[in-house]
Amino acid sequence: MNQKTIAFIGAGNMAFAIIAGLVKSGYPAANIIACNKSNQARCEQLRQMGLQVDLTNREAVERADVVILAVKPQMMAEVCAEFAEVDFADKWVISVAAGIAVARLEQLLPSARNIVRTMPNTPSLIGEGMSGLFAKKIVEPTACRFAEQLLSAVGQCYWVETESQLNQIIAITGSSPAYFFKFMEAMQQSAVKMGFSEQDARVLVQSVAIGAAKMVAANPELSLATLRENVTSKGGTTAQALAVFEQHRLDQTVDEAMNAAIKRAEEMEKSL
Ligand SMILES: NC(=O)C1=CN([C@@H]2O[C@H](COP(=O)(O)OP(=O)(O)OC[C@H]3O[C@@H](n4cnc5c(N)ncnc54)[C@H](O)[C@@H]3O)[C@@H](O)[C@H]2O)C=CC1
Ligand SMILES: O=C(O)[C@@H]1CCC=N1
Repeated sequence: MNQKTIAFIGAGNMAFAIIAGLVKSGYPAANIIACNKSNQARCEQLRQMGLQVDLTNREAVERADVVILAVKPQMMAEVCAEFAEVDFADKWVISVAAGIAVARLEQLLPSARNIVRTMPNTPSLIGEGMSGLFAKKIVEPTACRFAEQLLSAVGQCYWVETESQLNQIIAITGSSPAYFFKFMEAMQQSAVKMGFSEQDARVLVQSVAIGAAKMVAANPELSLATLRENVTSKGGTTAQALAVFEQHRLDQTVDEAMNAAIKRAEEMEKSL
C-alpha cells in the first residue's frame, strides 16, 4: 500500500485530518501530493511534513496512482474539468465529498473506472475516525481494499450496500462530531454563566465527554439507556436535568437534525 502515490485534490479540514493520520501511521509523506489552492499556510505546513505541495492539480493527478477528491462539493465540477484530458483508466479515485453521487463523478471523470465514494470524519486527525465507504460492484476489489486500508490508517471503516446509505452515514458519523461539539459548547457556556472561567469550563466539560465516551466503549454489554440510568438517582439532580431535555423533546430534535443532514445531502446530489 505504501508504494502508491496519492494525490489529495483539496487539503482542507477533512483531507488534512486524513493526511496527518496517514503520515502518523507510517505512510511515506514523500508518496503523498497535496494540492490546496488558496491556502498557502496549509501548503507550508504540509511541506514541513514532507509532502509534495508544488504541483498543479493536473500534474498531481497525472503522477498519482490514487486521486482523493477533497474539495468542497460546490467546487467538484470545476476542479474535475481540469482533468478532462487525463486518463483515469489505471487510477483509483476516492471521493470524500458529501452530496456528490458516484454517477455524477462518472460524468465528471468519464475515463475513471474505479471510484470509491467515502464519508470520513475529522476525528481521523487523531486516529479515531469512522468512515463510511461505498463502491459499485464493478469496482476492482483491490481499489476497494486500498480505500479501506487508507481510511483504516486513521480510524474504523464501515461499508454500506447502497449509495443512499452513505447519506445516512453523513448524518450519523460525518456531520455528527459537530453535534457533540455543539453540546459541549452549550455546557461550557452554561458553566461560564455560573462563574467558571472559559478554560476551566472547557476542561470540566471535555473530561466528562471523554469519560462518558470511554465508558460507552468499555461496556459494550450495557445499553446506552442503562449507562444513563446508572447516573440517574430517583428524585435526584440528573433526573431533573433529563426531564428538561425530555420537555424540550431532545430525541425528536436530534432525529429532525439528522434527517435534515440527509435531506441536504440528497438535495446536493440533485443540484451539483
Ligand atoms: N469537514 C468535515 O468534517 C468533512 C468534510 N467532508 C467533505 O470533505 C470535502 C472538503 O471539506 P472540508 O475539508 O471541510 O473543506 P475545506 O474548505 O476545509 O477544504 C477544501 C480545500 O480545498 C481547497 N481548494 C479550493 N479550491 C481548490 C482547487 N481548485 N484546487 C485544489 N484545492 C482547492 C481549499 O483551499 C481548501 O483548503 C467536502 O467535499 C466535504 O463534503 C467529508 C466528511 C467530513
Ligand atoms: O458539512 C458538510 O457538508 C461536511 C460533510 C460532513 C461533515 N462536513
